[in-house]
Amino acid sequence: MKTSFPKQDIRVLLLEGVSQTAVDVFQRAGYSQIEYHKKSLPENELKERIAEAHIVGLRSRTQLTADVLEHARRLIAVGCFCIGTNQVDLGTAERLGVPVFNAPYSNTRSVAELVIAEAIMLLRGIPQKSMQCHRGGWAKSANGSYEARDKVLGIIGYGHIGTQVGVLAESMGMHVIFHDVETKLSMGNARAAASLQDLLQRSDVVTLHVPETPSTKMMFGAREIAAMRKGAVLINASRGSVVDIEALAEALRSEHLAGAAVDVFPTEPKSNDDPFVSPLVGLDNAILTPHIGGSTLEAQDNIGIEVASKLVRYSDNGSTLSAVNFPEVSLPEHPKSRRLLHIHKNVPGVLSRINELFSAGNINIDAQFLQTDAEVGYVVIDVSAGEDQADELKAKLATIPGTLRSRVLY
Ligand SMILES: NC(=O)c1ccc[n+]([C@@H]2O[C@H](COP(=O)([O-])OP(=O)(O)OC[C@H]3O[C@@H](n4cnc5c(N)ncnc54)[C@H](O)[C@@H]3O)[C@@H](O)[C@H]2O)c1
Ligand SMILES: O=C(O)CC[C@@H](O)C(=O)O
Repeated sequence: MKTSFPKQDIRVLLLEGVSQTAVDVFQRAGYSQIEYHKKSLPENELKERIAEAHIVGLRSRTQLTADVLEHARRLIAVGCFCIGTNQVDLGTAERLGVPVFNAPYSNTRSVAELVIAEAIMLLRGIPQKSMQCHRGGWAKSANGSYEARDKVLGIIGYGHIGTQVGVLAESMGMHVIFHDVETKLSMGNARAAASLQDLLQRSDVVTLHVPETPSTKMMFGAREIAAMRKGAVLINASRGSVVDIEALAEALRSEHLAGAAVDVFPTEPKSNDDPFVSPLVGLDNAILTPHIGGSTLEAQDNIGIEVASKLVRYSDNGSTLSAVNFPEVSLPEHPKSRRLLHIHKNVPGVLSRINELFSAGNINIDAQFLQTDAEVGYVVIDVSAGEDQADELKAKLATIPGTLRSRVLY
């Protein structure tokens, strides 16, 4: 069958060692051109490889900037095999007609479990005690060691991860308070704090679970750290840009904070072969982990299946359900029709031009699906047409002013 992109020609570029389960999903769906890289690529190589790719899969290291996306002339979709999508210029991707998908839930439990473990470790002063043992010391003492029971946990960002942390913490007898910019339903006995300041003043453990956005960049600086109780501990497994790392280092050195656990950093090594540099290195009261909050085999395998399935569904069927930057449509299969896709700038008159084109050609529309957002309109048209006719229609659709992409799906 004549389609814009026959499956055997669709090139899938998978970066950063995404789980083998993703490769399996593509292969089972009939995609054979899969280029797999265990690491992220240097920018020049990325631009070269992305120029050939129709589908790209990445994790948090690969930066899909506007400049990189300009090189991606064949790109039809991007998959972030993680929760965060801040590494992709989502606006540019949308304006190029490229939907971006992620896995909003699959690693949330893994992060929550790590945070709970770290809260206990920090409350007991284990990082310092462990370091002393490594150096041949023996600090057998209860000083500075506390149970988690009856302590206050303050959660900043009460979303998928924050709520799970709260539920697990309550099962250990902690009192949970949270701060969010949205009104949130409390889980269990958790209560919204009156303000961020209120949360900071009341919490023994503060944990950050906000996304990277303009409003969260450096939201946790010297002022917020100073507002925390003396001897409290801080956990950041959200994004490195959220915390002023120099201010945190200072608070750990002065012991205003008893400890911190940090999984994400303002600058992270591009690969496991690159050195890790941070003002927190060498501080005994800091647990430092290499951005592995969501890195469990269970989470990565589930993410591989979830994101690859969304990419296959878009590529095979046109559905954009749960895309993070694109009008969402969930489409039924109409195997007896030809399916055409049209992605356009959301300006007046495009839909009527599309419909004129079909009525002028006396083509019966079996079904039509339209969704728009401020930037882009996405129309899916199922028609009773022959192969060549569909091809012709696609060419005509491409000439409508404002068109970003047009495609015969099947
Ligand atoms: N360390 C890791 O490996 C790892 C793994 C998964 C996710 N993450 C990070 O964790 C973040 C949170 O994940 P999630 O699944 O809970 O996301 P989510 O979208 O479900 O929750 C985020 C919450 O933060 C709130 N928020 C946004 N801006 C805020 C602000 N300025 N102040 C207070 N609250 C604010 C939102 O309203 C939302 O409730 C992700 O965006 C990602 O960056 C890290
Ligand atoms: O796997 C990664 O690289 C990122 C993990 C995490 O930060 C996420 O956003 O899901």
